[in-house]
Amino acid sequence: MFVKICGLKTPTDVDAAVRAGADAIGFVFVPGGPRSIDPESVAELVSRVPENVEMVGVFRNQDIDEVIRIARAAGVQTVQLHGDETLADLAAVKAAGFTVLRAFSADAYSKLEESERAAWDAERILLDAVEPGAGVTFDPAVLDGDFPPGDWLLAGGLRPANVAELVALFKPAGVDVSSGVEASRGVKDPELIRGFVAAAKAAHSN
Ligand SMILES: O=C(O)c1ccccc1N[C@@H]1O[C@H](COP(=O)(O)O)[C@@H](O)[C@H]1O
Repeated sequence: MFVKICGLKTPTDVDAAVRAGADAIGFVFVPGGPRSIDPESVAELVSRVPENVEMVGVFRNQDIDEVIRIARAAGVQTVQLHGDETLADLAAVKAAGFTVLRAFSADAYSKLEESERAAWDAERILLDAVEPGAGVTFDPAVLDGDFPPGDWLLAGGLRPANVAELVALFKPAGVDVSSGVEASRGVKDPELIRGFVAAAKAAHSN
């Protein structure tokens, strides 16, 4: 089970996620939120992250040239597009040398037109609730069993106590969490991070 811990802001957060065995860590470059961070601060955290841990920058409906500038300045390998970004945006981010993680609300994913769906399905997909980072799960009925074909990630309201149950239900290849490992909104709790990674790694999706 691939595990991403998102919304990290401090050296303590990064150390906790790495020590817990996270496969990826996320930094929110969407301005104005409780987890927002600037690229310069992330660049200072890079030396704490082993090479085998993927660093992901999270963006939502931002100018794509600015996305690429921020991702470069921060030193992340992967760009998570968490809004209404287009296939042209995808092409620009990939041409700049970044891996892409494409996040959709489950509802938006279920309503994609066939040709667009086929194009996005070739990418790594993350399915989330409608409001990202709100700690809310989504109703599996929205998808009607129609999950992405590849190694997709599940997000939205995951916590140490429910991740095993939700992995068994949705059968994703990986999970992504933010709110569920926080002591208060925007403040990570190392013990919850440890518990989440352990529970996710022990969960079975088949
Ligand atoms: O976490 C945020 O603040 C955020 C802001 C804007 C876009 C995405 C954001 N986070 C993503 O939301 C889910 C986690 O949600 P939850 O809090 O665990 O329910 C995850 O994909 C984050 O990358």
